[in-house]
Amino acid sequence: MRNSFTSMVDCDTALQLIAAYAEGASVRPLMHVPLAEAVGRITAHDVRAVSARPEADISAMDGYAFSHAAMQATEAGLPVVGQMAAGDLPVPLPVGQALGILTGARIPQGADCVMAKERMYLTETGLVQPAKMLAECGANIRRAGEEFPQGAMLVTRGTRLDWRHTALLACQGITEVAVIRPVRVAVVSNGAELAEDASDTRADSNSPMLAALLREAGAEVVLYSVPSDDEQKLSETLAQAWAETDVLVTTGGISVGQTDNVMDALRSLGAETVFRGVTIRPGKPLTVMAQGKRLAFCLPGNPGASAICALVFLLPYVRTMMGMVASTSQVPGITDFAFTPVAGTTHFIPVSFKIEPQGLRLSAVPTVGASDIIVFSRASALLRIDPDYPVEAGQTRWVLPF
Ligand SMILES: Nc1nc2c(c(=O)[nH]1)N[C@H]1C(S)=C(S)[C@@H](COP(=O)(O)OP(=O)(O)OC[C@H]3O[C@@H](n4cnc5c(N)ncnc54)[C@H](O)[C@@H]3O)O[C@H]1N2
Ligand code: MOO
Repeated sequence: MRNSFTSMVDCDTALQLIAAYAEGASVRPLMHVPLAEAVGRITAHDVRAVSARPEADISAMDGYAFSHAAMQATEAGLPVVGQMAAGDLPVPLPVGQALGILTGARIPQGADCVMAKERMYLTETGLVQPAKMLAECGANIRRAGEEFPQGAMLVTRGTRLDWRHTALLACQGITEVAVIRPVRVAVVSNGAELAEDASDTRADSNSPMLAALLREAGAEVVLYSVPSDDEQKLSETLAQAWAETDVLVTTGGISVGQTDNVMDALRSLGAETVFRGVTIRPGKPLTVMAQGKRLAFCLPGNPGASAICALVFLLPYVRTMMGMVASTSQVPGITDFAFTPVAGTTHFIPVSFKIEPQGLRLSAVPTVGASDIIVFSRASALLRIDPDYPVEAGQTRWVLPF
């Protein structure tokens, strides 16, 4: 039979083979982008603090700054001699006096205590005194470097930047960040049913789905479509896609039917088979081919299988290529169902989760199979079930959240 599954690999072998190629391909050039455009990109270097935070001792309250000892020594209170706001240069506090101070303003030399405005009493003659108890010495002062000192590690190399890092880098006055140049991925759909004028035309839902998954992972995506079953047209497009991008992803045309041309088209371009088929369900036809160090991921056409193969095999490869250190992590939950895998097959099933006092409750989401698209919107995560480890109700299992 054409391109039959005579030498399938198991799930872990497939992952290991892909990881070995990813390591070999992971050195990526860097580029500089404005901080505002850096969200979603991966840092090329460690970033350390150029200044401590706070840079100096500052007030945590709107109120009054004074010497604790001087306030303790007087019953009448201390005269208020002015006010400091954030952004003002600090002026030393004259002995025996107090200063109005706003949140974020530097603590003047000579002051070692701040009390909130509403906890102080200002007399008609301009003396300030605690309304009830005097605060402790050092109260309401944020110390220089208490959040982090100069030189502290702020963002490590290989981090995918988000809003948290944006604030951290901006507070250091950083306006430009060195990031890894995104991997360019070609997504190629194929099949005569995708032609608009086909007698039984079908919408291409896999390309936009895969593009969304890849873009979310930080890759740049170029879409190609071969709405035909012509092998020659397919090889021409694949050749062009491979010349223009770093990674090739095809969807459909990788099973054993007469019109499943992807393997032969790639072979005609000199690609060799890394593995042909994986003992997983769904996604059995997943095939990976290589041209030198570069990979082509041939994903099945069934949308559910295509999504699962992308989540499990393609995205980790793309992330490693881009130098991303912490990949998406799995979370534990407690199953409320049983599932017995087919012998020799690793299953991936979409599950929903519900937050309960004892942890996340994992439930199987009914699905009509590998062609199912709606199941992913009803689910929250993917559960891997290996053949020697069936699911029983009440087990703790780790899942990959979407
Ligand atoms: N004799 C066998 N037949 C099949 C086997 C097998 O082992 N032996 N495996 C089945 C499995 S599993 C899958 S999955 C499919 C995968 O086949 P292909 O990757 O060749 O995909 P196609 O045949 O081209 O299409 C299958 C299905 O998916 C739809 N499709 C394709 N491309 C798209 C797209 N871009 N957007 C949305 N939908 C798409 C296509 O219309 C078909 O309905 O093979 C089984 N057969
Ligand atoms: O990839 Mo197929 O899903 O196993 O239908």
